[in-house]
Amino acid sequence: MPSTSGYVSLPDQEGTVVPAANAGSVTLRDNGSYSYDYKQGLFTNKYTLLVSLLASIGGLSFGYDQGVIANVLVMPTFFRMKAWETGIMTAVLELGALVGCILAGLFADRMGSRSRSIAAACVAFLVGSVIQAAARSVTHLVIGRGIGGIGVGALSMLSPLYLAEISPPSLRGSLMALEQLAIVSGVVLGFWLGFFTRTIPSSLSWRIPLAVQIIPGVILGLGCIILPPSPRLLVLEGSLDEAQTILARLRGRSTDDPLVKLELLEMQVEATLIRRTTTAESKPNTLIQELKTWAGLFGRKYRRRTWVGVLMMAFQQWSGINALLYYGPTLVRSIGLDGARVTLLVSGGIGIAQLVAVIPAIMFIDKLGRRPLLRSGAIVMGFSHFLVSILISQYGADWHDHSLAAGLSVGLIYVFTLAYGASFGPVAWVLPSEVFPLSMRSRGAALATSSNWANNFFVGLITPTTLERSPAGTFLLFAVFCFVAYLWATYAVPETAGIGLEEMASVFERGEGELEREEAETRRQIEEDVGLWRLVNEESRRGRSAET
Ligand SMILES: O[C@H]1[C@H](O)[C@@H](O)[C@H](O)[C@@H](O)[C@H]1O
Repeated sequence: MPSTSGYVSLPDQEGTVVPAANAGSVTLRDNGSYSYDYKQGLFTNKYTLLVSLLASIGGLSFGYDQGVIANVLVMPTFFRMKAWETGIMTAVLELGALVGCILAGLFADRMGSRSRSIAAACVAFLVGSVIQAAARSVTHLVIGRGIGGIGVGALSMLSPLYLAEISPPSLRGSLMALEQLAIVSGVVLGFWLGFFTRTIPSSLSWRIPLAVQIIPGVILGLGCIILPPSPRLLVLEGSLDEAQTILARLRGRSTDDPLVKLELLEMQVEATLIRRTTTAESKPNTLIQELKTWAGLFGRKYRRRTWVGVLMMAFQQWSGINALLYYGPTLVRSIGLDGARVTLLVSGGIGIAQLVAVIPAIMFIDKLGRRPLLRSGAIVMGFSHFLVSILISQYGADWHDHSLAAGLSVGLIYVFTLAYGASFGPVAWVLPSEVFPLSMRSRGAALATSSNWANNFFVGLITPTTLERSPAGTFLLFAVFCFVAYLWATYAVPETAGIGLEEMASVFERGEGELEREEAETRRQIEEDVGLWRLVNEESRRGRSAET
């Protein structure tokens, strides 16, 4: 078992690395733990990359909905709406999404296969999209966005969950960060399509961009037919042979590849552990049992993971990213710049900056780890906000005489966005779904994702007011959140890069309590029983003799 004491990141831990039979390696450490690496790059295994890209389309729908609305709302052909109606239009999607991800958490395990849940979410998304594109009144739109939001929210939880379950440990961060790539691609597509159609002199100007989202929804919905089932769920159901075939395919290896066998054995250990220890936990039948299971997320055993997930999403939102996206133009006007070009530069540009920044994150999230990204990101984000706040308080009264300071402020907003786009943006879609064990994963991920939507909603609610009262104060508020996020990432978040999903307990539980010791003991026993250690030892012997 790869063990990390406290918050030491795994990649630092030296061990004896022996080559595996086909390719890749097994690392054995002095403390008796092991890890393995398929040594595959993101592009080596085209099948897994393709499947991941397909699954991440769920994120595209999310970003698109957020990006498209900014332009649609100001189109002259669009419904004349009162301020509160505009507010409802934005909020209803977030509230729908909040409901959607909780529903997905309730039903994901019950529906048996992940692709079935994803397909159901696509149906809600498509129904909502059709209602929006065909809307004859504001009420239709609100209903459409509410129903679509349920699909968007469910997908925002299901796609990362599925990605976590099909990825090899050493590439999991990169593959899961594709979710953020999809989200921000959606933001950019939604924004710019609306920008180009806005001059069409009929309602097509807004119906077209609202209808276009049907395309990715249909692709993902139909794509569910070819999405391979999660090997982890198959193991839990007892379909070992199918799980082995699917896993081998996902890893681009044969079914008798030792690393494939090892990974499968880890899944078996987890499944056996679930069966032995928590029958009611994995399949609660009554409402009381269901509630107990959710409450279990805050019990001694899982609460550290739960807080990591929930706070990860909360800090992502309180970094202020959506305040920049939704209220970008107002914000920029408040720092003395005006005009249509500026609006574009900010709203359209922020999406593009996020898109650019996610690329290095995808490349390095597994090599550098999640924590370094979060910590460095938080510092840069915090200082950018802080400096903007100072500039506003110094020169805010008279920007026209201080155009340099105004330009600098816009530059700093971009610095913030780039730092966010390479850190809290993508990592928030990675950590929450990878930290939980299979028995709690869907509910834990649902809770964390609901924290994303709830906080998104609250930031949206308070920002117009705080901006009106004090733009400098608004930036300062977000700066404070970024600095607190730095402390949190430093002291409360363990490194999860490269660690198998079944091994997360070793990072989160310190093995102190009686219960933890007992469970570690049981786990070890099951590992022996299924032959996991025999395989590890055989591999290391074979690897060593091959080397000499
Ligand atoms: O990761 C995403 C992304 O950064 C989006 O641009 C933002 O609107 C979302 O709220 C966030 O969760």
